[in-house]
Amino acid sequence: MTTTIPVAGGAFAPYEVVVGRGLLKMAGAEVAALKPTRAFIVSDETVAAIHGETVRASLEGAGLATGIVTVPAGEASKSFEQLEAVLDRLLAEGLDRKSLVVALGGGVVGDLAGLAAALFMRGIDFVQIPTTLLAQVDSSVGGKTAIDTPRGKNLIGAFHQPRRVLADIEALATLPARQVRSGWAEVLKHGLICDAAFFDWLGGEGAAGAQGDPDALERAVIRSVEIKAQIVGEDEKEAGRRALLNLGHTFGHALEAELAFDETLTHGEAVALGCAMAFRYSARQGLCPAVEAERAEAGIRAAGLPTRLSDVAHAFAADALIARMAGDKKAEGGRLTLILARAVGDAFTDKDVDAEAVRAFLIEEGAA
Ligand SMILES: NC(=O)c1ccc[n+]([C@@H]2O[C@H](COP(=O)([O-])OP(=O)(O)OC[C@H]3O[C@@H](n4cnc5c(N)ncnc54)[C@H](O)[C@@H]3O)[C@@H](O)[C@H]2O)c1
Ligand SMILES: O=C(O)C(=O)C[C@@H](O)[C@H](O)[C@H](O)COP(=O)(O)O
Ligand SMILES: [Zn+2]
Repeated sequence: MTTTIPVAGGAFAPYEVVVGRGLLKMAGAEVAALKPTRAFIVSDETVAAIHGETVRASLEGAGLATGIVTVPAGEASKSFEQLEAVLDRLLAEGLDRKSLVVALGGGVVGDLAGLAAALFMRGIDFVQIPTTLLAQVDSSVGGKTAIDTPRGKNLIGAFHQPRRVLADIEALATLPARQVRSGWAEVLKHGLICDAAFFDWLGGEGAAGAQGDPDALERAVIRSVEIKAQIVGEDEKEAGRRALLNLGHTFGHALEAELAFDETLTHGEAVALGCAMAFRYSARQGLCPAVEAERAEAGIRAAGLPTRLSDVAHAFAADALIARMAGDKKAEGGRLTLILARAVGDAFTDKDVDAEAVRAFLIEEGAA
């Protein structure tokens, strides 16, 4: 059985996210229905070794000319160097404007392949086949594509919506436990933003999902995609409400950049810690009851995710973090923007954050 969630808003061509089991084997029929001249897979070396042949065979079985280009697994592949390598391969393979890119992998592959598709001949179609929990619940939906630079996270990119998203729950069976928890962070984030009952379910009946239980995972993917689809449908380019999806990211991206995007923190772990910090900062500023910040932190920590700077083996400097936050894409005219909360399930955007208050908060949190 599959669940189909529409992503539609009028600002872009509508598409559907299909969630179910066995979808990798059905990729050929799904992609062939879009009638591309070719369907070229972009993946990473780890995912290609596990799932590449299933998808390639399915595409070929549906009569599609195909091929595959891989990048090394990991955040470092969201780079100009790998973007150029992928684009060069697409050119060398002779893809045309009616060819289609199949992004097979986690958020790194989806962001990189999506940006390559946005740039190739000024934009060709792409289909997302997310193989991490994080990519299924978040990065494959909504059309944000990007690479990092040493100056910051996702600073070079484009909005380019996929034509279809195929989220195969069975693909998650091979995902390492750390990566399941990392994706769970973005799931928790969706509850923290706008669905307190979902957040409580994730910490109760649904908690087995954080340990990889496929039924709980499927429900978590479906609810997350419903929430994200509704928000991006209203606000594709983050003019307003979409910024809520950035809860935990202003802190989280600053931490990732300070760590040079190494493996000390995954993106999901940085977001988990960033969400806990956003709630504590909200409580400190009198915007949210302390008990709600504790509720948020307890739910995150129960899933085995970090909630405190002291959970990370690195000495962060408050000024360096503030400088990173000032370079965040939400900052306007030098003013910091933060996504804050009134309670679990009730996030809001504050576009006029006092940098001195954040600095004092970071020092209280343990930054130097
Ligand atoms: N575009 C968006 O809206 C959006 C949203 C959230 C996150 N992101 C981005 O997504 C990236 C993080 O994505 P991620 O957490 O998926 O990391 P990832 O893509 O690096 O994947 C994590 C690891 O899991 C491996 N892997 C993937 N699927 C597997 C499978 N089925 N079995 C075994 N191993 C598998 C990968 O090879 C990699 O080593 C970050 O760069 C983040 O900025 C983008
Ligand atoms: O889709 C969105 O919008 C998000 O903010 C989702 C985030 O989880 C994701 O990490 C996104 O890539 C962050 O976007 P950015 O604009 O802060 O780079
Ligand atoms: Zn994120």
